[in-house]
Amino acid sequence: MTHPDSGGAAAAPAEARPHDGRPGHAPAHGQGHAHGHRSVEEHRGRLARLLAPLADRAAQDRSLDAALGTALAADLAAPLSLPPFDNSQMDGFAVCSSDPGTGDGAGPGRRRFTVAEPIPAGAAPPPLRPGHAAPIMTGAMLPAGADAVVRVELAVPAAYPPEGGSVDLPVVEAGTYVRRAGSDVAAGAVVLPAGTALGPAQLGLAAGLGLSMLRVRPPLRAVLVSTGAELAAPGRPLAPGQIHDANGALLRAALRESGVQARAVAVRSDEPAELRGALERLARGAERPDLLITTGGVSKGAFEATKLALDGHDVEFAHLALQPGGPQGLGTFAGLPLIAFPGNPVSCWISWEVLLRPVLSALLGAPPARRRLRAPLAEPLESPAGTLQVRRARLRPDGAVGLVGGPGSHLLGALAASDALVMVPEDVTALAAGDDVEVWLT
Ligand SMILES: Nc1nc2c(c(=O)[nH]1)N[C@H]1C(S)=C(S)[C@@H](COP(=O)(O)OP(=O)(O)OC[C@H]3O[C@@H](n4cnc5c(N)ncnc54)[C@H](O)[C@@H]3O)O[C@H]1N2
Ligand code: MOO
Repeated sequence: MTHPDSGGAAAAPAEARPHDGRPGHAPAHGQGHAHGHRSVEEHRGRLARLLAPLADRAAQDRSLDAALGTALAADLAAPLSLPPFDNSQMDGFAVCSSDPGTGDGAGPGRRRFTVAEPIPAGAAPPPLRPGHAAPIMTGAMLPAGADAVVRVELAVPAAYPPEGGSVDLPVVEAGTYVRRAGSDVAAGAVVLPAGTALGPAQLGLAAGLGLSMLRVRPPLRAVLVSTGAELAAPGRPLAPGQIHDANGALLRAALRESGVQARAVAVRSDEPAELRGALERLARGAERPDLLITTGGVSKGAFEATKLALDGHDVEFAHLALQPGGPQGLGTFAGLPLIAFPGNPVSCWISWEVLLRPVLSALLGAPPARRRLRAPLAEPLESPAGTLQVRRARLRPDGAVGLVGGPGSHLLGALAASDALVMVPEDVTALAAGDDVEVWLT
C-alpha cells in the first residue's frame, strides 16, 4: 500500500482516486478495510480492555486546584442553594412593589419613598419599613418586606439621597431585578454526576457551593517515551540528519490538558536493548507509572527499535485502517499497560485523538469527549479506500470546514494551524465541496 505519509503536503495518494461505479465510494473488499487492516473500533476495543483496570483505582480527595482535569468519583450534591439568599441584580433601590409610598406628589406611574439605610453587599439588612426604599447594591441581600429592585438610573434624582431624604421611583412588578435564593442551584440537587470531567466552570461551581475539596478519580500517571536515533532535544542544535523531538512536548501537553500526569523522556537511539533498559527502569522505578506510551519504531524499517525491544513481551503490533496513525502496538510491559504510537508527530496526535482519548473519556470520564458535528466541506478531497482518513481542518465562521494542509503525517505546521479534525469514512474515496462530513472540534 502506498502511504500518503511518503507524499508532500499536497500530493494525494494514488488509491484516493474515485473508483468507477458509485462515485466517491470504494468497492467492498475484505471487511471494508484496506488489505485486512484492523478497524479503529476493533483497536479501541482492545485499548479499552487493556486499560479497564485503571478505572478501579481508589478515589482521592483533591483541592480544587489539583482536581483540574480529573473526573468526579461520586455524584456531587449541592450543600447549599445558589444564590444562597434573595439578592439584588442591580445597583438601585429595594422596594415593596405593592407599597404606595409616602403618597406625596410623584408623577403618573411613579411613587415617592423615604430613603432607608443603604444595603451594601455582604450586609444583613434590617426589614424594610412601609413607605421606604432602601439603596441596595448588586449582590446585596434583599431586606425582609422588599420584593423588587428599581435601577438607580430610573430614580429621581438618579442618585442615592441621604437616609431620611426622599426619592421618586417608577412602579415595578414584584420580582424585578431580584435573584431568588435557589433559582440557579437548589440545595440537595445533584449538580454534577459521577464521571464529570472537572474544568474551570465545574471548579467554579464547586467553589461557589463552598467546597474546597472534591472526591475525584485519581489522575493517571503516564510516561511518554520518544524513540529514535535522529532525535535531538528542543533547545539543542541539530546535527546533520537529526530532528527535534516534537512528540514528547505534543503528547505531554495533550495528556496534561486531559488530567493525566505525564512525564516525557527520550531514548535517542535505535538500539533495542537501550529502549528495553529504559522501559525497565521506568516500569520498575520508584515512580512506577500507570501507563507507558512510546512513539516511533513500529513500522517496517530496518531499525524498528520499539518492535524489537518489545519482542518476547506481551505486546502486539497491527496496522489499522487509519491514516495518519496506521501502525500501532499495545500490550503489557513489566505488568504495565504499554501503548506504542507511530513516530510521525501528526500520527501521534491522531492516535491520541482517535484512539486513546476516546477510550479514556469512556473509561474515566476525563478528558471529556470531543464535541462532534457535521459541517459542509469547503473544498473537495480524496482519501484512500478502506481507510479512515483524518484530515486537519478549521471550522470557518460561515459554518463550513476548510482543510489545513495535506494528508501527510509529518505536517506539524498545518496541525498547529488547525482546530478541528475531519473524518473521512473507510468507504469514501472522494468528497465534493459542500458534502457533509463529521467534524471533531479539538
Ligand atoms: N515500508 C513502509 N514504511 C512505512 C510504513 C509502512 O507501512 N511501510 N508506514 C508508514 C507510516 S503510516 C508511519 S506513521 C510511519 C511510522 O513509523 P515508525 O513508527 O516506525 O516511526 P519512525 O520511523 O521512528 O518515525 C517516523 C517519522 O517520524 C519522525 N519522528 C519520530 N519520532 C519523532 C519525534 N519524537 N518527534 C518528531 N518526529 C519524530 C521520524 O523522524 C520519521 O520521519 O512509518 C511509515 N513508513
Ligand atoms: O500515515 Mo502513518 O499512518 O503516517 O501514521
